[in-house]
Amino acid sequence: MIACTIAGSDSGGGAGIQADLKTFQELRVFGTSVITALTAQNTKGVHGIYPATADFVKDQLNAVIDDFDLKAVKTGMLFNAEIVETIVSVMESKEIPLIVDPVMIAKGGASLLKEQATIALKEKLLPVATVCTPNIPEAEVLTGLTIKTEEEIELAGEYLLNLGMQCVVIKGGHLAGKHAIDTVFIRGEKPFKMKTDRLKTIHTHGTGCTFSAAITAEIAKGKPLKTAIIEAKKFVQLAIRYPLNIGHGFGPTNHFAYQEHRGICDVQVI
Ligand SMILES: Nc1ncnc2c1ncn2[C@@H]1O[C@H](COP(=O)(O)OP(=O)(O)OP(=O)(O)O)[C@@H](O)[C@H]1O
Ligand SMILES: Cc1ncc(CO)c(N)n1
Repeated sequence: MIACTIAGSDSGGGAGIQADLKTFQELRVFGTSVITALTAQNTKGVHGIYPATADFVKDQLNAVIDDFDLKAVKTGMLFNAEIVETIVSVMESKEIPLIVDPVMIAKGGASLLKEQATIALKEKLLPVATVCTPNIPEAEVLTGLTIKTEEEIELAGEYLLNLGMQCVVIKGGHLAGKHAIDTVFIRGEKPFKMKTDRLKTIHTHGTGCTFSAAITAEIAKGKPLKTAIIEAKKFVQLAIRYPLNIGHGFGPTNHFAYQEHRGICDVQVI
């Protein structure tokens, strides 16, 4: 099975292209990549960004699509509106499932998506997406809503589904509480929640990339949406639960954990 990630490079290896390819590999999917930007980054922050031209993003994507039978494609850091529009122009005519992680701001606060690009992402990319995985601040930007309560999560989910996607996963990592709860909206189905313990850790660099890459890998393997999302939640939960304790800041998650600790992760589906 072959998947592709369209994202930024994280020199620190915990997020972006690197997190995506490691996740694909651990889930036994062959990973290809389209790099939108190079970041000089480590666990302490983003120290520089060097974007690719939109034309070169297109060259990479066409090179991959022309040669491989891609079963799923994901996007992460897209940086500017030209890159977003280029991806739309290639992907809109393809029947390949597209998972959009609407990456906007790195955990340290650096902007990974320009303001104009946010508009392009919402108005052009999301309508051709299959799945979108916003965290709470991203869902707030995309919907214009303030999201604090269950009802507001429901409203945000419905709003985003109405943009044309098949599925929206609103991640609860940024909320308070004893549990980390993600809410999943699949078109035509009753929404459900995935609940795990909220783990006390600073090693959460790249959690969102890892989660969306795991969804992409499971979809590439042909799993139905709901099964793919639940398995991906197990993958990211184990990756957070067994940190590598490397770097001097917010460390990466552990992509080896899923294979090493298989089967011992409880994700409550409610
Ligand atoms: N402390 C935690 N304990 C357990 N699960 C967590 C924790 N933090 C995040 N998660 C889970 O990790 C996944 C990614 O969520 P999160 O909200 O951290 O994404 P994100 O903010 O987009 O990440 P990124 O910083 O990579 O962009 C979700 O399934 C979320 O519930
Ligand atoms: C390249 C890149 N993509 C995504 C994120 C968000 O975690 C990051 N920090 N860096």
